[in-house]
Amino acid sequence: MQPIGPQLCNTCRPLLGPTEFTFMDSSINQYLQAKTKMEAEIESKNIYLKSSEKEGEMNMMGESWAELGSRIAGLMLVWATIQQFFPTQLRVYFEKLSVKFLGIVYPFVQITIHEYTGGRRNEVYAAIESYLGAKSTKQARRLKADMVKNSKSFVLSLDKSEEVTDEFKGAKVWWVLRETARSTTPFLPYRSAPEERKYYTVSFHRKYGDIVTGPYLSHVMEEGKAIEIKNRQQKLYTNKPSDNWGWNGKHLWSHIVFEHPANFRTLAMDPKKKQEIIDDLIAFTKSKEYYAKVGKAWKRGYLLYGPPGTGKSTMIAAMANFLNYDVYDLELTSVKNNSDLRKLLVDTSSKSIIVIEDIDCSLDLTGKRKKKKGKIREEEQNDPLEMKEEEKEGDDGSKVTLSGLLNFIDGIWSACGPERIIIFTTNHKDKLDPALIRRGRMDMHIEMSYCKFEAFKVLAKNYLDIDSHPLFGTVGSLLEETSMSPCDVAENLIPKTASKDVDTCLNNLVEALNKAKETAKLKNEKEAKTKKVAGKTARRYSHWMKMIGKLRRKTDSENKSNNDP
Ligand SMILES: Nc1ncnc2c1ncn2[C@@H]1O[C@H](COP(=O)(O)OP(=O)(O)OP(=O)(O)O)[C@@H](O)[C@H]1O
Ligand SMILES: [Mg+2]
Repeated sequence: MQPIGPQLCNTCRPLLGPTEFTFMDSSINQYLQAKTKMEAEIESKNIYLKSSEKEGEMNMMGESWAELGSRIAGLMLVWATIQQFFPTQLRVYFEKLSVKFLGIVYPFVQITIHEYTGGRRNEVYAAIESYLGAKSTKQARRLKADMVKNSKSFVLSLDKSEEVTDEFKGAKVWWVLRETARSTTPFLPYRSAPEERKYYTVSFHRKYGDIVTGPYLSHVMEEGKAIEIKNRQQKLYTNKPSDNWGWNGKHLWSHIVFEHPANFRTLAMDPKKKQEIIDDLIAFTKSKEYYAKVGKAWKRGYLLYGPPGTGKSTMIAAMANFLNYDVYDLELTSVKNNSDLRKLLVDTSSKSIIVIEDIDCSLDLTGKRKKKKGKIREEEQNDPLEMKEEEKEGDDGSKVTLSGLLNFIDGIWSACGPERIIIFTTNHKDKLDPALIRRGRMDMHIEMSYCKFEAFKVLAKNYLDIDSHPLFGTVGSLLEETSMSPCDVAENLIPKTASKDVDTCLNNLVEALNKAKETAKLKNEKEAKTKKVAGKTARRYSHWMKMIGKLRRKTDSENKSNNDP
């Protein structure tokens, strides 16, 4: 026999639902009117059904609906009488009794999952959406289609009020996507918050409660998340200035679709180092249990350092594409204080990379802690009171401080979401406070260096589609003798004509390398000369200082002997 619960929901709810609610708050007279109206509606439904093709079958259904309707209406009458004439205690008793009774005649349970909870998009809702999207293609008649990654395919999801049935270990469930009406209050300057809008309901027989709330929902989450990862569009977020977070302070980040083409195959660097990084990333993504076991937050920090144009930003994009993670590009200069920094952190999702580019330029975080005015004395640098002053400055609305940033990376708040990577980039590693880049905060320090022969081969393959060439030897030895960033090498390799003349491109590169070598030689000679002159001046200075000292001592002793009696 088909369970009548959810069928009752979908077929009869439009008839019974509103009438029932109106009745709850009204008098018996209103009830009688409502009952008459409802019976009329049920009757009209019967009339409609009678005229359908399967007349006999529908007649039976119509009768059973009418019967059910009149039974419920009877119950409502009793309920209204109780509400009107019985004292509160008795009413509570009857309320309990009616719930019990409803449990017998309507043994279905319903769980609601809202799209937004506590101001954030509910991850459970998102997983259910993906899961049902895959399930609904065969069952539902109305689906929504969204474009995903590279615009190659569509992701389908359930449309409003469509129902999808699912079965798990013998338990049958009914999913429906519902939507509450938006607020139309004319007095409010804003419309209703988005968290009040969409929600899924899942209905099932009470006897399957353990299966559905346990293994079934876990199964839905797992499957949904897997589909989500497969289909998801990576996003590139950037933080809005603190003053621009919206009336409810909930819109901290703005985003666009992340479509950077970088990947590890096209990244030019030492292949061994590259493999090490790839292995490290894979190990990180598979270490959920390990991190839980050792009691560490599931996060990892990478410090990318090296001269300009050596591929630090490109590496971040390659990592994001490799892991299929979102990127949060954090602009520290537009964060007002440490408290706002924490809010931004809490608002990032899991499976994401939080990036702070050029950390040495972002804030006054370089080297040791500094005072605003004048030079700080050595003993003041480690003074805990000094640090407290600085902390105070960060929280009362002035600015982000070093300790605020340290807490952001490795404090209690850093564990507020799983599977996150934090990356800093800098051109000057030596300028950074050691506390900022110690292991545990920045677990892996990756040097992005000038282009060497192995990296050049990758670029030659990328830009000219060649694995070898007679000029490779010359290029290789020139790269050993001079320093050129992969960015500059790549620029020389880009064909300047449509014919893609490989020889011309490589000759351009050889010429540029020779020029760079010559410039570096001249620069070195100039530096050596300056050093030599400086050394000579220093020696002369010390010689004259010695002479002056001698002269002073001699004059002092002569004066002393002249003054002796
Ligand atoms: N290692 C590399 N492999 C492939 N391409 C590279 C590499 N390094 C640089 N490039 C190319 O040079 C351009 C600039 O590189 P990128 O922005 O990654 O350098 P960066 O190290 O972040 O520089 P900066 O320190 O100035 O921010 C990129 O568009 C990329 O095409
Ligand atoms: Mg960069």
